[in-house]
Amino acid sequence: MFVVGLTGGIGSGKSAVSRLFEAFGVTVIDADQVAREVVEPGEQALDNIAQRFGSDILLSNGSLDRSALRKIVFEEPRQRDWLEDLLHPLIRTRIMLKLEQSNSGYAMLASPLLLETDQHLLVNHILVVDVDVETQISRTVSRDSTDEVQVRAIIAAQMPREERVSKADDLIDNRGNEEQLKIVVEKLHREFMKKAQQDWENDIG
Ligand SMILES: CC(C)(COP(=O)(O)OP(=O)(O)OC[C@H]1O[C@@H](n2cnc3c(N)ncnc32)[C@H](O)[C@@H]1O)[C@@H](O)C(=O)NCCC(=O)NCCS
Ligand SMILES: Nc1ncnc2c1ncn2[C@@H]1O[C@H](COP(=O)(O)OP(=O)(O)OP(=O)(O)O)[C@@H](O)[C@H]1O
Repeated sequence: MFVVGLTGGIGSGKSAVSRLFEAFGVTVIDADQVAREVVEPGEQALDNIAQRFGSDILLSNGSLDRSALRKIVFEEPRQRDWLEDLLHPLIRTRIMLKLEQSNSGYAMLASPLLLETDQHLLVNHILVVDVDVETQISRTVSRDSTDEVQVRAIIAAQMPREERVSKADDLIDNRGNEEQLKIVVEKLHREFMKKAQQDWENDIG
């Protein structure tokens, strides 16, 4: 299976790009979504989190208070390390299962931490979606209930933009509008279909 890894910093447009690839029938596995699944009520990891941070970290319906945990982990790197040590192996295992089940021409793994973790070892090709930091901040603040200080803390916890861009096999500049994005994605989809086909032909000899 040919797998494209899609990454970019917070608010760069991974979800917007993913939706466009999905519209072409590509199976997209979203690491943020998987990260939510591994802490659903009934999962061992949620109990571990409640033991460490106290039951105040749960909402009245028993689910994780994500904005409370977000505040803690982006203010205290030690707590973020603990959370990542708990969740990243679970996230990786679940991603691998989903990749095995995927049956589109090629699959895509969309992850903010593709290059920061060993998730990049699961992909054949790296696609980076990129905007300047000011655009990351303004788009994230208008999307989420968060403020600039917190978004800057999250950006600081991620790979610097230049380093991420230097690792890209393909780069999407998402400073334009969504119509422009659609045109770029359509072209990339055609290229990825070709690469997946070549990959398959090489495999069968
Ligand atoms: C801290 C949590 C509870 C905040 O949840 P919330 O619903 O507010 O945000 P969400 O999960 O949708 O993430 C939003 C964005 O934050 C950034 N982000 C999330 N976790 C991290 C991290 N560990 N390091 C750097 N950036 C991160 C990413 O850009 C992500 O797209 C959550 O992000 C989490 O559990 N993070 C640890 C797991 C993880 O590393 N997930 C990233 C995918 S592997
Ligand atoms: N080209 C664009 N023009 C205008 N707004 C955009 C564009 N691309 C994305 N957006 C908007 O910017 C915000 C951030 O985009 P998106 O949610 O796709 O980012 P992301 O990389 O998935 O973020 P995160 O890392 O937090 O998951 C969203 O509200 C989205 O609708």
